[in-house]
Amino acid sequence: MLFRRTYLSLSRSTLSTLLGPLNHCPYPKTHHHRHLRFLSTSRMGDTHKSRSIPAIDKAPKPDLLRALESSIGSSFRTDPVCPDPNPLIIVISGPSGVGKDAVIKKLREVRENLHFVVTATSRGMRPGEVDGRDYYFVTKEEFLSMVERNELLEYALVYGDYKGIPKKQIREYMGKGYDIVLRVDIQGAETLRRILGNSAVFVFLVAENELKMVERLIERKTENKEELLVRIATAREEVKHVRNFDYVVVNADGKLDDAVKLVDSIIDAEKAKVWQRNVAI
Ligand SMILES: Nc1ncnc2c1ncn2[C@@H]1O[C@H](COP(=O)(O)OP(=O)(O)OP(=O)(O)O)[C@@H](O)[C@H]1O
Repeated sequence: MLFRRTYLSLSRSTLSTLLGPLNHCPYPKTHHHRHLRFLSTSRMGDTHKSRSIPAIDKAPKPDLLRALESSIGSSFRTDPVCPDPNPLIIVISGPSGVGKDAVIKKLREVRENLHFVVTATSRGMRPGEVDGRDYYFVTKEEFLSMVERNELLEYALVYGDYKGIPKKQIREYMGKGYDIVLRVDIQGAETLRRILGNSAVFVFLVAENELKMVERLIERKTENKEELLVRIATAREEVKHVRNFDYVVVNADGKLDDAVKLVDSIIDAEKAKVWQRNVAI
C-alpha cells in the first residue's frame, strides 16, 4: 500500500528520470495519435466495405492490399515501426590481464559502427603500440592541462601513470550514430558509473580463474616482477566489484572468439530494448 502511494505520487518527469526516456516505439508520438484517431473512426461498423475485399486465396497480392487499404481508409505505412536505436556507450572493464584489449580488438573486426575511444595516457609506449591507435601518448604536463580545460570525461592515476577519456571523441562519434566503446580499469568504471549512471552499459571481463589470468600476464612480458605482484594483488580486490556491472563475460583460455561473440550479443540485445538508454555527455 505504501509502495503504491509513493509510486502514484511520483511525477511524470521523475518517472522518466528513473526509468529513462521511452524509445517512442511503436511509431513516434504524433503519428501514433493520428493512427489511434483513425482506428476509432474506422471501427464504426464498416462491415459493408469488407464485402468488397476479394477472396484472400484468389486475388493477386497487390489487389488485395489495395482493397484492404481502401476498406481501412488509409495506406499501409512503410516508415519504420521503431526509430533507430540510440547510440550506446559500452564500458569494458576488468582486472589487468583478463584480455580487455584482446576482446576489443576482435570486437572491432566483427562489428560495424563502433568507435573505440582512444584513451590519453602519460605512460610510455609499449613495443608494438601506435600513438593515436592504442593510446594518445602525452606528457604528464600535457595531460594535466587537458584536465584543467575539462576535456576529459574521467581520468585517474593508474600504476603511476595518468589515463583519461577525451569527451570530444565521444560527442563526435555519437553524433554520427556510432556506438562507443570505453576501456577502463575497475576504478575508472566506478567513476564512470557515478557520472553516467544507467545511461551506459557496463561489462566486466574475467578470466576463467586467477591462475590463467596470472599466466597471461607472465606471457605478455610487459610487467617486471614488482609490477606483476601489484597487478595480481589489485586483481584479487577488483573481482569483488563485479556487482556494480550490468554483465559479466568470461574470457576463457583459447576461447577469445566466444567472449567477443557474447559482448557482440550484449550490444545487440541492448539495441533491441524498448526502454533505450539515453546518454548525454
Ligand atoms: N581468451 C584468451 N586466451 C588466451 N590468451 C588471451 C586471451 N585473451 C587475451 N589473451 C592474452 O592475454 C594477454 C593479456 O591480454 P590483454 O593485454 O588484452 O589484457 P588487458 O585486460 O587489456 O590487460 P591490461 O589491463 O593490463 O592492459 C595478452 O597477451 C593476450 O593476447
